[in-house]
Amino acid sequence: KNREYKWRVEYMHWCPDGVDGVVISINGQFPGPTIRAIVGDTIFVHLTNNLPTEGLVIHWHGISQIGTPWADGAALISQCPINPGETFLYKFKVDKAGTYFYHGHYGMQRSAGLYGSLIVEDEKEAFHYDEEFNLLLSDWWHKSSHDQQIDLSSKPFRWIGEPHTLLMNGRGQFNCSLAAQFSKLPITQCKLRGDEQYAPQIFKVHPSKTYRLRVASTTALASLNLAIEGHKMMVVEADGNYIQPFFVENMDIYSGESYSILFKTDQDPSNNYWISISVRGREPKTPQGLTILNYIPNFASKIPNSPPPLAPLWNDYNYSKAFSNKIFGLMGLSPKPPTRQNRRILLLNTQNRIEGYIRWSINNISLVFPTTPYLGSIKHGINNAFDTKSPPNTFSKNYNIMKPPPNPNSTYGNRIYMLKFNTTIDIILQNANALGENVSEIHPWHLHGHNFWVLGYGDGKFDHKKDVEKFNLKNPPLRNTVVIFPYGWTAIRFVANNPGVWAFHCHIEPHLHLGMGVVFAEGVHLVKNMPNEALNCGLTRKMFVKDKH
Ligand SMILES: O=C1O[C@H]([C@@H](O)CO)C(O)=C1O
Repeated sequence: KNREYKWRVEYMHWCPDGVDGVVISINGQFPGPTIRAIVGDTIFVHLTNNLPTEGLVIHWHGISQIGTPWADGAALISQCPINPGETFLYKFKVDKAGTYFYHGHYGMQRSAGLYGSLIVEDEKEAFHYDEEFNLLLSDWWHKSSHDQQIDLSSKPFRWIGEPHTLLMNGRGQFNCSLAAQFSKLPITQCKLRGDEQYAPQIFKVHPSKTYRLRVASTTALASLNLAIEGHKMMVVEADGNYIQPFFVENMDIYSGESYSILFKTDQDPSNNYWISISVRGREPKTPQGLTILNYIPNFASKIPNSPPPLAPLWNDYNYSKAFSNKIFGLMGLSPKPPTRQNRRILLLNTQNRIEGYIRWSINNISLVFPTTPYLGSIKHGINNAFDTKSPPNTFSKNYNIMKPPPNPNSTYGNRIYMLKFNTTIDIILQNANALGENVSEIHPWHLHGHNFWVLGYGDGKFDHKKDVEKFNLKNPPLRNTVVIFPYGWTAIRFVANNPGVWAFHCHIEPHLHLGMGVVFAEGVHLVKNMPNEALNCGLTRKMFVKDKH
């Protein structure tokens, strides 16, 4: 079935957390409209850019874009930014059921609120539930994304700091708390009618039923822990892939990830319960995000009897690792990885300075985008659009990941990894110490155009012998986003079988902005019928203009 949408994107006054602000809206909505489709459908989004002075793209996070790499919506990788006043058609197939989302992928437009949910239903779901809810998580600052962007690119560097508010489906509370009565802090109890833009979305449930909660995180920065007070969660889906179901009291979710969980409304039905999100991996200077699981027929305004769930300690990384290590592919439903790789690429993640500017680098290169999108320039054989030298396949064996970079300077670069079509690629993401002593952060890495198998995680420096032997080739989960823990490594495997050019990057938006990503190209000669509208900038634009005469 074809599903057709006309979207108008513009800035709009909005009040996501009780403080007046400005968001990027779609058709007057924040977050943008939810797309619901059935597996196999084709989506048509006619996207009109009504931002007065900026380009625009939208990335369909988790959709493989097989045969439509120009619709991936990664600015200057897969397409030219859509100019103000212009309309671009995103046409793509949703070929795998799952919980997805979409978001801006140019500058810091995701931080500005350009996002929404994309849900692909299966003809017949593999698990049973009575009803479902959707929960899109994000974080919010009282500083415009433009100011944030300038801060990051300034000397001296100005870091955004922790979010003011965590949002659930675009709603949070900054000046008041739903749980003030349980708080030691001097914060007032929210007095809400329910129709405020920042009033929480209440999740209404019937007792003794099974619910599916679809949850995705499009935070710009925050790693989160989600809990439903008193209710065990069974995790069944990760990034649109079946996983071996497992039970948890609460779960971590990093930017770029999505999950489905099943829970039973098996608690005392005369009470309501908290649904909470809390910051992990960074000092939690942001209050918990809260909403209410409302057992019908209780009033939605009935505050739960107990304080909101206590989050695990923000820096208890073993807790987070234990959660990640519980995720396995579902035997029979989740495909298995090829047993051998053809190429292994090691990517060292460091924070560096370039001419005094703070940047993130991968194997000592800090990514900057060319003015002509890679997809168009490679497809059309334009050889001066970017630096065609291969980026490094690895980093120095002697590199001490436990110390700040000995040579803190790196360079800007726009080189990309050319992958031989249909080969199996292993990537080892190696985390390291940042510029400050004893600082190493969590980074969720997201791959466009593919799912990958997560073969393993480890602490310290990756060991080519010992660690490879421990790879899980039996039932690794398929995903499109995976985290690296402080001072640790993560190994993934994917098959380079999707003709196109694909970003692989830290999903923390300021980190991508500061260069924390790489780009892969594979089988570009096989790309057919690329629309000219995707290439109407840089050197490809000149080419089309010349062709016309
Ligand atoms: O990229 C980052 O910069 C700051 C800090 O490292 C420098 O101020 C921070 O916490 C990041 O994640």
